[in-house]
Amino acid sequence: MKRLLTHARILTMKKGDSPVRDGYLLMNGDTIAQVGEGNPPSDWDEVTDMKGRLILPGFINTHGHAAMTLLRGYADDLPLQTWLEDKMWPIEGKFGPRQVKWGTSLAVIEMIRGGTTCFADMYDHMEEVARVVEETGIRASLCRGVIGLGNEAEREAKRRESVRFVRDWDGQADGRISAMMAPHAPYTCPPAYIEAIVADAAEANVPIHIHLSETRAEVEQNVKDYGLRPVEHLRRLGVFDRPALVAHAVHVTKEEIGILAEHGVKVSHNPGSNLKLGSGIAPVPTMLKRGLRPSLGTDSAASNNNLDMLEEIRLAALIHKGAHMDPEAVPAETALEMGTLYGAESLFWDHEIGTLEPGKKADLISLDLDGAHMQPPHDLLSHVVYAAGSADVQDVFVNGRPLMRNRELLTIDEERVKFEAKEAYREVAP
Ligand SMILES: CSC[C@H]1O[C@@H](n2cnc3c(O)ncnc32)[C@H](O)[C@@H]1O
Ligand SMILES: [Zn+2]
Repeated sequence: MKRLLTHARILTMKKGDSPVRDGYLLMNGDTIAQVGEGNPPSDWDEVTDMKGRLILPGFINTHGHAAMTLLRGYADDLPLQTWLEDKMWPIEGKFGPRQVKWGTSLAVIEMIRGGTTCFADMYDHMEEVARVVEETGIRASLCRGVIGLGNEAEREAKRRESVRFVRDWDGQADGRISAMMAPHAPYTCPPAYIEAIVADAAEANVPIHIHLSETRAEVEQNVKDYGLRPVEHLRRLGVFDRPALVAHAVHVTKEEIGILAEHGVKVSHNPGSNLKLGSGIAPVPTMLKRGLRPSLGTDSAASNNNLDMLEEIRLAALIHKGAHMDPEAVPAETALEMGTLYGAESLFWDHEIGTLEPGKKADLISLDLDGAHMQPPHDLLSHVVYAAGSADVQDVFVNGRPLMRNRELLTIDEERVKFEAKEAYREVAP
């Protein structure tokens, strides 16, 4: 099916393209066929006049735990370890497939409504997550997060489950699902366990996704337990010999950033969650100077407390300016790249998504340019980063398939999901 979008303003995010082009975009099946100015092609099956709309790549959320939408507002204003140990883990212990299915469905609604076309998810009962992704048409990089604090038998069962998940789901849903292996963190997985998971990832030829140096306390504990800071600890365990994505990297030194850069490690910067848990502010300007291209994640709705990528993009553009008293610390264009192209790179998907150019998958969104807060429309990239809100997102396409048109969701029953998610929470509520 050929879908043509005409009379649009287009931000391709492709290096070398002018910031905004006026023209058309043609999708052929799941792929972008043309992005052009001037007269649009006449060979199409469906045409939409996009006057007053800006087309740009869909946002890519590179770290989160989707089903935790059920725990939004359940425990606020606590530091990470107390929040996890006293609040999250006890109630998550009661989660079953139903909680994951409906919590994830709720997250997918929120993400599509906010212009996210691809998300990374680390959780339990991942086949439920994969089915939601398959049915709703969104794209995702999924991993069974394993916490290795139980006994040997439990640990091994989780590891086998992760391997099985990768085998069953990597490349499924018309290629919209990719899989990773995910030891949760250095403080929840003993060294030998991490090494075993690295070996599994090598055998399955998939990347590793792990939390890293999110809090100062965690770094100090790692030094006490293993005599090493977490970056060197994971390097010695072979994690960085594989393609790897680390979430947070808040408490990393210049030398550690050097190690991450040397090994081509991808970083997911989660400014909203780091601020709310009081974890700190990641040294993103130093990472950028060192050649890293950090992407953006919301983390879960229990520590954020939403899944709004426009908000993360704006935070990324703002907080480093404030922290460094430098208005150039993270320019608007870089912040938007972090939410799009760098996201694709972080999920090892940049050959297919992240920019709008012929040959790439048609994962794109449109924003309404008509709102008072978008006037005058002279610098649209600036408006996306500093002025737009998720309610401006009008249309969402993934693999050329419309998931939302004019804010109407097409692949998911929002009222049913809201009802079932409340029920699913009620079943586990204290
Ligand atoms: C079993 S994998 C998912 C596991 O991760 C927990 N989690 C959620 N947010 C964070 C965070 O910011 N740092 C570390 N761990 C986090 C979640 O509660 C699940 O137990
Ligand atoms: Zn996390």
